[in-house]
Parts: sequence; structure tokens; C-alpha cells
Amino acid sequence: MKTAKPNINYDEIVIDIKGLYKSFGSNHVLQGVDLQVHQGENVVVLGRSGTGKSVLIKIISGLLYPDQGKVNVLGQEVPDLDEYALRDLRRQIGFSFQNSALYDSMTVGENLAFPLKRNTRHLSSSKLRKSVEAVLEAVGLSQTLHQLPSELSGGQRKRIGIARTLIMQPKIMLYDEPTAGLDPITSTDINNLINEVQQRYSTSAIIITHDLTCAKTTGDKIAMLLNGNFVKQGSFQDVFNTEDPVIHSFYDYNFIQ
Ligand SMILES: Nc1ncnc2c1ncn2[C@@H]1O[C@H](COP(=O)(O)OP(=O)(O)OP(=O)(O)O)[C@@H](O)[C@H]1O
Repeated sequence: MKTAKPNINYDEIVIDIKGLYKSFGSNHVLQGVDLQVHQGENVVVLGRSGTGKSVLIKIISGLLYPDQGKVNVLGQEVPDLDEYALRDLRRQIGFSFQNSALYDSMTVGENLAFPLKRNTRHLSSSKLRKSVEAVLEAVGLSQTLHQLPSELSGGQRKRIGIARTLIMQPKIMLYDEPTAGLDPITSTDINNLINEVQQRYSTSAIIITHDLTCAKTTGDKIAMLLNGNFVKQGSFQDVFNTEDPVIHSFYDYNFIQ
């Protein structure tokens, strides 16, 4: 059970998407998508391969330009932002991608320090060390400070990848298939970590996944993307407690893989 936090205004909308369209030639990927993410909310985007989940995240972070529609993130219209404003916005967003993309030649500590050093001027070494130690502790891997990424398990690398985004204290987290390629127990750990991050750092998040356990554990709201649109949005119960054969087939498909 997630606990409501007094410092979060759950009514405030941090991502507001209305009437979003995106095509690549004759491939009409997003066809009038509406989605709202509130402060402190974890929204899970579910959908089969190729439905446009990554395209949606890229549009939210300004990596792709929409054909039409409103994409407001933290009060700013993303398609209107210039390069500098986009960079500022992205500093407030933590990206957790499928391959954690750590630098192999750097220790865990150096990997974590890297984004902070690059983005912060006049940072004392004691402040840097404290920030690194704090995020490592938050993901439960303090003992790995001096290890190389190659010495970590897949689950640990995923955690360090998340820690590296947390060091910038993002307001929004974007998780792209956080449990892909992990065994069920490690996946459970990552799901719990996503919830811990939400609570501890008061983040809002979009979590892209095919994994229904991940969706059920982390999602305050589930949004099911199908044929260019969200066919259903609501709690896990709301979305799956239905006779709709398409939603059922997604559920069944998940459990027979
Ligand atoms: N830059 C691009 N140029 C052309 N087509 C693209 C581009 N990016 C994505 N697409 C197409 O958009 C569609 C949606 O792709 P997307 O990567 O968003 O799917 P997805 O839902 O994230 O799939 P998966 O779950 O497999 O990662 C696909 O048909 C893909 O080929």
C-alpha cells in the first residue's frame, strides 16, 4: 500500500497530453492519444510490441516531434522549446532505459558522479561523494561503490542505472521496460525499487512494460495502448475487469509467453 505524502499535490498535472498524433509515412503510430500524469503518480503504459510506447516517451522528452497535439511537461509545451530549454527540461527527467548504459571503464561511484559533475558547476568533492553515497544507499547497493559494471548482475546494473538518474533529483522518471530480461525475483526487487523511488524522491513516473506483474505492482494507473490510442485507463482492476476480448487477449498473451 502506497502512503500519501504531504509534500505532493496529487491534483497537479505534470504530464498533459491531448490529441497527440504521430505517423511515419503511412505508419500511423499515435492517433489522437490523451494521457495525464499527476504529481506523485506512477502511470504504466501497456501495449504490445510496435504500438508506439517508445515513440510516446520520445515525444514527451522532445526527442521526436509530434505531427499534432498538445504535449505539456512540467508546465512547458515540449514541441515549442528550443535546444536550451529542452536541455533544462530533460535535467528534470530521469531516463531508465532497457540497457542501463553504464560506462564499463568507470567504477560504479564514477558512473554515478558523472552526470552530476557534468551538470553542476562548483560542486565540492564532499558534496559529490555524499550525493553518490545517498543514491547508492537508496538503491541498496552501497557495497558496490568501487566495483566495475562488469562485476555486477543484470539486476544490480539496472539499480545503478536508476541511481544514476536519481542523483539529478528528477521530478519525473521514465522507465522503459524496467524488468525486461530479469528473472521473476529480480523483477520483484526492481518493481519494489520503483515504488520506493516514488515514495522517497516524490517522483511521478511513466513505466513502459509488457510485464503485468510490474504493471500491477507499480502502477497507480494503467493505460493500455492499442491501435494508436489508449483503449482503457484506470486502476489494474478497472482495466482488466472487463469482457473486452482485446484486453483479455493481452492478459492471456502475458501469461503464455
Ligand atoms: N524514427 C522512426 N522512424 C520510422 N518509424 C519509426 C521510428 N520510430 C518508431 N517507428 C515505428 O513506430 C512504431 C512504434 O514503435 P515503438 O518503438 O514506439 O514501439 P513500442 O511500442 O515501443 O514497441 P516495443 O514494445 O517492441 O519496444 C513501429 O512501427 C516503429 O517501426
